[in-house]
Amino acid sequence: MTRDEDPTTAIVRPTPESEAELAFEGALRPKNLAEFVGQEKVRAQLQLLLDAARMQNRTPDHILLAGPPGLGKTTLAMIVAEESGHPLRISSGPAIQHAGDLAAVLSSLVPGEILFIDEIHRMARSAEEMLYLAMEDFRIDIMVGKGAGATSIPLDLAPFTLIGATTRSGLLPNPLRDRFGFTAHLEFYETHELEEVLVRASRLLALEIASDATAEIAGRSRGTPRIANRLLRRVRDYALVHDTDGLHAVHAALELYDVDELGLDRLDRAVLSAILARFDGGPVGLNTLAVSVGEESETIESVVEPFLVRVGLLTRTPRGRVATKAAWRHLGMTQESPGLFGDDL
Ligand SMILES: Nc1ncnc2c1ncn2[C@@H]1O[C@H](COP(=O)(O)OP(=O)(O)OP(=O)(O)O)[C@@H](O)[C@H]1O
Repeated sequence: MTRDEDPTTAIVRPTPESEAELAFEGALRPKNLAEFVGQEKVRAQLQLLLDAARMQNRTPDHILLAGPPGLGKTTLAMIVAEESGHPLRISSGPAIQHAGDLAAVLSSLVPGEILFIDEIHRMARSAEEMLYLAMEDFRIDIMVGKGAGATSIPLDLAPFTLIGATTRSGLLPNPLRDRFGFTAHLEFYETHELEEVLVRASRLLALEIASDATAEIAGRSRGTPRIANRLLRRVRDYALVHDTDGLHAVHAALELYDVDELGLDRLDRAVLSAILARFDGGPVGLNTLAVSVGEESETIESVVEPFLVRVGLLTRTPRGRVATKAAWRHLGMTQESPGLFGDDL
């Protein structure tokens, strides 16, 4: 089963699926650093970087935002643009498949513009190389012609700030990583921070929601604001359709969408279940695991694993992924009866 075929996974997974979801996300995005909940250290670091640039009347240093999806990378890029008073240009690694694609974007930037490249680790290698010079000297060399007659024409760029976002900073080549003046590693949010996100979202959506219900949603949101907001929306739908509210609506809605008490969804459980039932708890290699649950390795590595590791259900070892004792307990399986839920996959 792939992510696209699974409507319930699509709902709680952090990829925007529809116009409505995007509009919903946009409406809830914090507009400045003061509204941005949690990530205190990163906020303070960004504030300093912005203040220093303002005082010296120059563009802020290039910024790399690393971390799992839905933790606020795009939001932070928008905030940096807002707070520095410069326009924001949004692009993404997969859209930059040739150096020419990047040259077109870079050469049209206005002075001070913030260029946000999401999934920067997926940019073409030739574009990456062009970016080195652009980041360092605000200059690119454009190749004209081919073979022996090829010449390179230097082109000066307007000073800009690059904000790169990546779920896999390990895939970035060192020369690129080194050219960012500041790298922020976004961490999963604590439950009380997600409660704050939800209280803010309820206020913006004019929803009345009891604090025990907010706490329950927060505890099941995989440490991720985007998921918290989406679950809030599902609970609101449930409460509306079934004319109910409070904790009852939360429990019923989350059960309907297969979100368990730790916040794991069907894909998380499928991955764990595969490791336990098919590989006796591991170790198992990433690719083998991905094939056995019918998912992309990249999704397993950048979306599923970080949270399973964080809640202590999975460890990564040099020999592969290993489920912890807590994972056996969470899925109600024992090593003596590994096949018990094997057919659930
Ligand atoms: N710190 C925060 N405080 C309040 N809301 C937040 C915070 N971080 C994220 N959000 C909410 O979560 C949603 C997702 O955030 P965002 O799109 O910035 O994540 P992302 O890290 O860029 O994800 P992806 O890597 O998938 O693009 C936003 O709509 C925003 O409303």
